[in-house]
Amino acid sequence: MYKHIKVPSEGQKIRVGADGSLVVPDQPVIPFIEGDGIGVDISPVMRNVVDAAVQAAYGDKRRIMWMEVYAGEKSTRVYGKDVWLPDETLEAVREYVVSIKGPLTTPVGGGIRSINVALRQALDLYVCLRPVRYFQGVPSPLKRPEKTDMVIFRENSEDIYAGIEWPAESEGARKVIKFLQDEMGIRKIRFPATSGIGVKPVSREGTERLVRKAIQYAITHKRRSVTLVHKGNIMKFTEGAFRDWGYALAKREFGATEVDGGPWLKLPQGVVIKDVIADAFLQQILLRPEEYDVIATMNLNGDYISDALAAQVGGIGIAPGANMSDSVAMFEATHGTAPKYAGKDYVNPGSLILSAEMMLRHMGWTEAADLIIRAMEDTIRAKIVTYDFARLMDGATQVSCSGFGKAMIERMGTGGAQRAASR
Ligand SMILES: NC(=O)C1=CN([C@@H]2O[C@H](COP(=O)(O)OP(=O)(O)OC[C@H]3O[C@@H](n4cnc5c(N)ncnc54)[C@H](OP(=O)(O)O)[C@@H]3O)[C@@H](O)[C@H]2O)C=CC1
Ligand SMILES: O=C(O)CCC(=O)C(=O)O
Ligand SMILES: [Mg+2]
Repeated sequence: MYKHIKVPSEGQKIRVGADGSLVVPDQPVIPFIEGDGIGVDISPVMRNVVDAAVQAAYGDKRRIMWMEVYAGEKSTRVYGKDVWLPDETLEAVREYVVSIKGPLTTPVGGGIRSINVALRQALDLYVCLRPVRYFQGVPSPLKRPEKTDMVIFRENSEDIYAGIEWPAESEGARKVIKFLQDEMGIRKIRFPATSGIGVKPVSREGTERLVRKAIQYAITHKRRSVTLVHKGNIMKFTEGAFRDWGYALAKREFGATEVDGGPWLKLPQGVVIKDVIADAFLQQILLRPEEYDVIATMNLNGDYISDALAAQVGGIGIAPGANMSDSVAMFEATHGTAPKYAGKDYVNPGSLILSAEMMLRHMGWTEAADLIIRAMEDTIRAKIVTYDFARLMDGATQVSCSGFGKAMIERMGTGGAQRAASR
């Protein structure tokens, strides 16, 4: 029994079968977190679009039973001050296997640590999967945006996101600096008296499970290459080790062999495993995006790369994602809470809708997922777009956040439109 979560009277849990695959009932209960800031705008639009797509694809045979669970600011209103991530939210997300969330605010400098990161760590959602593709008609700063077609595998459980840090001049920072100087012989901290300290753990296990998923994905989806993106020339034993462990795994577990004496490798299936230093990567994705395909990288690099690549295909208004463990999956947009637009029915709901599209595909509901893609393409092709695209497009019809959702639903056929109208 939950304290504040209301379990729908109808519907069943999605389960993980003995072979690891999902067992999805026709009326699955799916937990959702509304999200802070623009979460209040985009989450209901996403649910409307998903309901319409499911209705249009399967009629009354299938239906998602949405179950609200709480995190972030809304949680403090429901559960009380300082309860940002209730235990029962974690329990429900684990128990119901597949969920979706809006963005959650993290203050800069002081204040609470990221609830987004806390969710990923508590549930060990170690893969942050962010596909980046171009939709015809979306305004982009590139001449050939369709050449950007990448899938980011961002390590989601370690790196500096572990949150091990001490503020400058604190007791903790003083102790760590003293330890480094006295016990480890470190003389290179330029201003020891006023340095904050952060720790960056990167492990072999963490690297291997992430790179393994990226390689498996590349094989299954017949992609051309997996690139390990790192700053291993500078951070030798974290980012450099990530590269070395990644290559070693590809050889040991996937039978990869060296190309022209290495370090690049090739799998028996033809997938090339290569690496690139992060700064060079960031200029090459603009100049020669077609050279990159599946990307495997650490947490911070993956965060930067996600937004940079999203910009190449139209911005973070249209950048979806998923956080995944071997069993649990929680889908979420790449962007944050965009606070200045909160509650204005203004922003692009595309990122969260496309995150839901990934969710439907993950559940095996591919017909509904295909309908969402088609409706998104048709709506953008008709130049019906939110402000972010309208400001860069000639002849666009600018619509609100909910207006964009309605325009998508209208393009799904009568079943979908009826279901959406009845909400
Ligand atoms: N996973 C999560 O929950 C995430 C949470 N955050 C948190 O969100 C908060 C705000 O972060 P901030 O750095 O401002 O980044 P945001 O991603 O929230 O917003 C930055 C800018 O991106 C554009 N943008 C974002 N979402 C949309 C959308 N749906 N449609 C159109 N444009 C969009 C807007 O650009 P413009 O101003 O040009 O219109 C916006 O001002 C922080 O607390 C941060 O920690 C950040 C990222 C992820
Ligand atoms: O947790 C946050 O507030 C930011 C997270 C973020 O930027 C991301 O996951 O891409
Ligand atoms: Mg980010």
